[in-house]
Amino acid sequence: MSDLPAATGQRAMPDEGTPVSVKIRERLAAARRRCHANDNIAEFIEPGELELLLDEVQAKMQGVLDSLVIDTDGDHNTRDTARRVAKMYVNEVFKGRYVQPPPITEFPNAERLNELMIVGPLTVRSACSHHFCPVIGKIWIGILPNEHTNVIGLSKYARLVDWVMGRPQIQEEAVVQLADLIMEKTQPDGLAIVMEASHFCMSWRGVREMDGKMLNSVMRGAFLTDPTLRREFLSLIPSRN
Ligand SMILES: Nc1nc2c(ncn2[C@@H]2O[C@H](COP(=O)(O)OP(=O)(O)OP(=O)(O)O)[C@@H](O)[C@H]2O)c(=O)[nH]1
Repeated sequence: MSDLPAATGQRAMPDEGTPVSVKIRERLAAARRRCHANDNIAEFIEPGELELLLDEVQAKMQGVLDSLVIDTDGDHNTRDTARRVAKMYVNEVFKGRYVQPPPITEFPNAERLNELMIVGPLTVRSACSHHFCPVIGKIWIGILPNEHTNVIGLSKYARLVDWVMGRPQIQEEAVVQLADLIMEKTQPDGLAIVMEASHFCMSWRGVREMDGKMLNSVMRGAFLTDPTLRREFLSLIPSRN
């Protein structure tokens, strides 16, 4: 029997057989857009393609397991590992690369609030771009609104953190991405972010230092120019221990 689609009238698509990742890369290149590990590429993924991407990652992951000389046919524990890992990357831990930003409900600042507001600690779950090891920590966000600042729901800060951190990141760039996003959404007079995290690439492997954490911050607007405001924010963050 012929393998060709005969009576159905189907014609082979010109890009049939092209891996979906290649198609997505071509769109990104045509739009001159980056696809670094910590970039969101959702607008270049067409409906249904995420499932195909998952299949593609599964096949490549199976190759990794084969090269690690793991008998995934004989070993009941690793039989479905390639699929599990693909799902974990695409649908869970790196989801922030592949999905649109969370919808953010914005309210006008009717009461013209202009006092410092702090949200935190919010949980950070990410992974480092270098080894794809977990990065687990906390984040505090300080906002100095003005009369034009949009008020966004408290839970939305956690959703934005989740979206940005759900990508392979380095901590220095992650806080800047988050700051840019919150500035864009709320247009405050000032924004301060402090992040503290444990990097498993430093504890589970490598130097195997269990207690070392990374602490960093980004200050924008009034937090940069007003040391009193900056001190107030830092003093209001509860003891990190
Ligand atoms: N600046 C910065 N470095 C990070 C972050 N996460 C992980 N790293 C570091 O990135 C570095 C990667 O360095 P490489 O020398 O290429 O990797 P490696 O040979 O596996 O290094 P070791 O981890 O020292 O074994 C390591 O020193 C990590 O500790 C981060 O968020 N920011």
